[in-house]
Amino acid sequence: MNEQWWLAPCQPIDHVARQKAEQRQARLTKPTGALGRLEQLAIDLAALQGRECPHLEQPWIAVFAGDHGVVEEGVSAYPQAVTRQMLHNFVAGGAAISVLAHQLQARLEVIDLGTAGDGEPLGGVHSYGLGPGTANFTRGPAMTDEQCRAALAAGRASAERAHQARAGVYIGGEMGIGNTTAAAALGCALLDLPALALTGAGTGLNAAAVAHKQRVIDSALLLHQQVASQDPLEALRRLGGFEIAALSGAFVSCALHGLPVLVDGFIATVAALCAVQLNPGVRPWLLFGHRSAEPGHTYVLQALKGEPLLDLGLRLGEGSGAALAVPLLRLACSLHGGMATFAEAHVSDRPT
Ligand SMILES: Cc1cc2ncn([C@H]3O[C@H](COP(=O)(O)O)[C@@H](O)[C@H]3O)c2cc1C
Ligand SMILES: O=C(O)c1cccnc1
Repeated sequence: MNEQWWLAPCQPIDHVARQKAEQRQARLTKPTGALGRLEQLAIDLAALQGRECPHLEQPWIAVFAGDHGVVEEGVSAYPQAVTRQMLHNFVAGGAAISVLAHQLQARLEVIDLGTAGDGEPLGGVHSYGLGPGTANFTRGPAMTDEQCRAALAAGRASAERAHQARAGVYIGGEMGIGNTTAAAALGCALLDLPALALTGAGTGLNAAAVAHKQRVIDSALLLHQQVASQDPLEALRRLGGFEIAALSGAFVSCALHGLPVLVDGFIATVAALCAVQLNPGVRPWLLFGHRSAEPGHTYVLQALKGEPLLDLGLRLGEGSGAALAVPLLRLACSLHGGMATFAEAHVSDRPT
């Protein structure tokens, strides 16, 4: 396998399909532009799927889990054991993303990159065993080079499974207590911002705890930023997490295979930013499901020029905000493909 597979050229967008979809939108029985952003959404999907009338039959949802050494600094409201406990919950059907996947009739796969716990394999979970979690990045790099590459490759393998199953869209979710800290640190390194910009309450820290989290992130940036700001891969290795690296790998791989991605919240969007910095050809393949309540999400979306579809005050992760946007995407496709044109319905168009 190519040493730096993430640098390969991404699939081009189908401009002919885009043009046909634009022309079709202009002929549908409604005032021009009256369906607002749903019109552009259908056109964008047409260009990504390479057909005038796109459709979204099979969403693929992958939830990547990993633990974080930085939790020993006291940066999350919940204990680390929750990461592994939630793996059971994902498989048993009790997690938010499990319910949403069931309702959407989407395939849900659960991937444990490396979590703290007794190490017993969990039924129904792909396990990579990269370690009990990343190292505490306030003291050194979060990952070794091997761990970072293995996590990227695990994401690539997931995207390839989705592509082979002919998924219409890929959603990458994450689970990892402490990962809003890792995502904030990585996002700051990638965007050259201070911790203040991207630090939030995560699972529900109070104001004093958020201030402490910000200091922890600033100290990590002081240690790593000089090296990390030169190179997105090195930033990911030093400040990211197993599940964040897997998401970045999955997003690059989706773009290499021409599979549209519906990006979730703060953590997934930082992984998407890293994927775009690794390979700018990834950007056209990204759609953004929602704006998270985590305040840093807005900065990262702005950096990617991403316009989220929903803004519901969600702060969960797991891919939940992206999954919630799937019905909207499906309805945009139904309107685009199912509405009559002015000629078909014998309705008078606006005089030119
Ligand atoms: C029960 C539970 C389920 C979750 N599902 C997603 N997260 C979310 O919260 C975590 C990040 O927040 P922080 O950085 O503050 O730890 C991640 O696991 C994320 O996926 C959860 C968190 C909890 C507690
Ligand atoms: O937006 C997210 O992805 C998020 C926010 C808070 C906690 N977990 C995830």
